Amino acid sequence: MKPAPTLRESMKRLYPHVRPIAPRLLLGLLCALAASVMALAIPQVLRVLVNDSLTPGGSASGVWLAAGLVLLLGVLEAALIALRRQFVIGPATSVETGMRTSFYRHLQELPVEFHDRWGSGQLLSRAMSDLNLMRRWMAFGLIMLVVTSLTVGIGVVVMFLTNWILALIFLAAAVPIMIYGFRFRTSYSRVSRRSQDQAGDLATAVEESVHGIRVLKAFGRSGEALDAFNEQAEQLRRTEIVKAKSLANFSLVVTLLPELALGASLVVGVLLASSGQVSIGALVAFFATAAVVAGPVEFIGPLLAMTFTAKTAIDRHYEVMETRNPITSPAAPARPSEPRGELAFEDVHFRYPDTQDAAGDILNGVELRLRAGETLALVGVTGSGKTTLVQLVPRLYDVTGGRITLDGIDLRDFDLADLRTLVAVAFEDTTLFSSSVRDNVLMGARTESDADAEALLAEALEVAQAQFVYSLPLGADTLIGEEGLSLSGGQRQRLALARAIAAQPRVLVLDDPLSALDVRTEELVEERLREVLRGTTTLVVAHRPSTVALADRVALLQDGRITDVGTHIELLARNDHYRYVIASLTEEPVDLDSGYDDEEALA
Ligand SMILES: Nc1ncnc2c1ncn2[C@@H]1O[C@H](COP(=O)(O)OP(=O)(O)OP(=O)(O)O)[C@@H](O)[C@H]1O
Repeated sequence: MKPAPTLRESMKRLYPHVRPIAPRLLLGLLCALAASVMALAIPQVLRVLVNDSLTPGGSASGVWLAAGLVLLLGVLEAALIALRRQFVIGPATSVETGMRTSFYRHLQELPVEFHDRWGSGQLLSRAMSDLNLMRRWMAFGLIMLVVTSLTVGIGVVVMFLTNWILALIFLAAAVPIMIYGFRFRTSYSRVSRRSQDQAGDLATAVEESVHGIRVLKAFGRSGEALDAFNEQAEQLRRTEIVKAKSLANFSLVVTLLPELALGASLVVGVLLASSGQVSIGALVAFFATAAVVAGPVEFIGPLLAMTFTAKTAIDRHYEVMETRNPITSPAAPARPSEPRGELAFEDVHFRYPDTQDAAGDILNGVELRLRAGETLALVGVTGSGKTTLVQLVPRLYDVTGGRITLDGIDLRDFDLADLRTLVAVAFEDTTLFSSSVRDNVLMGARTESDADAEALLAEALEVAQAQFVYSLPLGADTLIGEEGLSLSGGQRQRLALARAIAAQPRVLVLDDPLSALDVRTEELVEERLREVLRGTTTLVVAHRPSTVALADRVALLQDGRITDVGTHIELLARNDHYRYVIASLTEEPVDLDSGYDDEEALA
């Protein structure tokens, strides 16, 4: 495993984002520094006031002057603090937005295999709360850490100039604080990472239960889901307490030690003043400066905590951003002038990254050729790898051996965007986006004018037998998806099918897109599909004999290979396994793990 980056390494990653706003951050820093100087100047005014005006015979006008000066310095300090906010808040928010957008873009680019591995809540918390933490640190934590350190530094120098003995006593407190600070850094960073990871897992749990709310309710498992959630929430609470205790202990040390040192300096200071080694004015200035310095010193604990939390947030952000996408376009992509749609699988091997070695390849030497314009049904028992095979065509995953070609060109030699224009997919598990029916259906369509788009929409809806759209409250403008109107499974499937048709691809991949339709509707869809699919190469995963009927030929997937290809009638006549699969399709789906005991009986 890669060692965790150091604080410097983590912060350096922000540089490209911070560079454009660096001038404004610098101005913000200067304002904050000037505000601190104002605060530190007030004790010096007090020194002059005590030494010159508050002594017997001192001038009264000096008191007024000093009071005016203190007021002016106070007003200036407040104005500079407001100015600092003005300078940094806007740019820091832009950095946050920019980083969030690139994060989203990167998520879109990352392969399906990445999304298989990562919980959605983890990605959500990285996109939202981690970047929020980072922005707050940049706009406030970073600047205040620099200002606080400088204020303490300048304050200590002023204290040394005022009286070095008293300053030395005060400074003695810094040694244990620094030692404790190192321990705090390690322990706080660790617990902060744990807390942010656990918050991500908790978000995944919320997301999962919201998505699965129907199943949870139907099976009466809401109580169990709540218990599991409670357990995770409790873990996070415990981590947060450890985090808060760690910060509280550090803050105690940082607050208490300077106070103790100040007490000791007070005793020594009074002794020095009584022996005339230090003036009363200098003593007052020393303690007023110490009071100004003590504030930032106490503030260092929360600021360091904020810095370590921001570091964790940045690390978590870059863990995703630095994940490379192996499925990319080549430098010089191939562009067939007139794509015909001839699809060929040549000795295709595939295994998922988490497939056990002992399990062997899921696809183990697939050989299959689809002629241009042909419709081929893929049939096999449950778990035989049909979905896996069709997902290779739009390169949702890449083959691990062999190759797939379109018109003789390896899919990996196409520009990805071009390939995904040539290939359209409709899955059984349909996803609709929070948008209008029109936007959902025309997602992959390329039309010149609004009239073309309308005509295409009407045709796609008609072929997919999705005329129900016209009776929705706003017709094709009705908002659907998560934030819109809920549709039935069959309605969703018909829209997904219409979406694939409207894309007018050369190769259409249908992963059992008709499973939720009633037999009559399926017949109608098939009839129309047969007409519009003429000329489109179609690979359709069939779970029902009626879907098989749509195809010119059928391919049988068995043990990771295509073991037979022919028409439905031919395969029925000559292939035992095909008869077994077709028989099982008519009945309940057969699980691969259930074995083939019934196969002989059917043969
Ligand atoms: N994302 C994944 N990661 C790891 N293994 C997977 C993944 N998706 C599927 N598998 C495994 O790959 C094998 C083939 O699955 P696939 O979904 O391709 O089968 P199928 O023939 O389409 O099944 P069904 O008819 O039930 O839809 C199964 O053993 C499954 O457990």
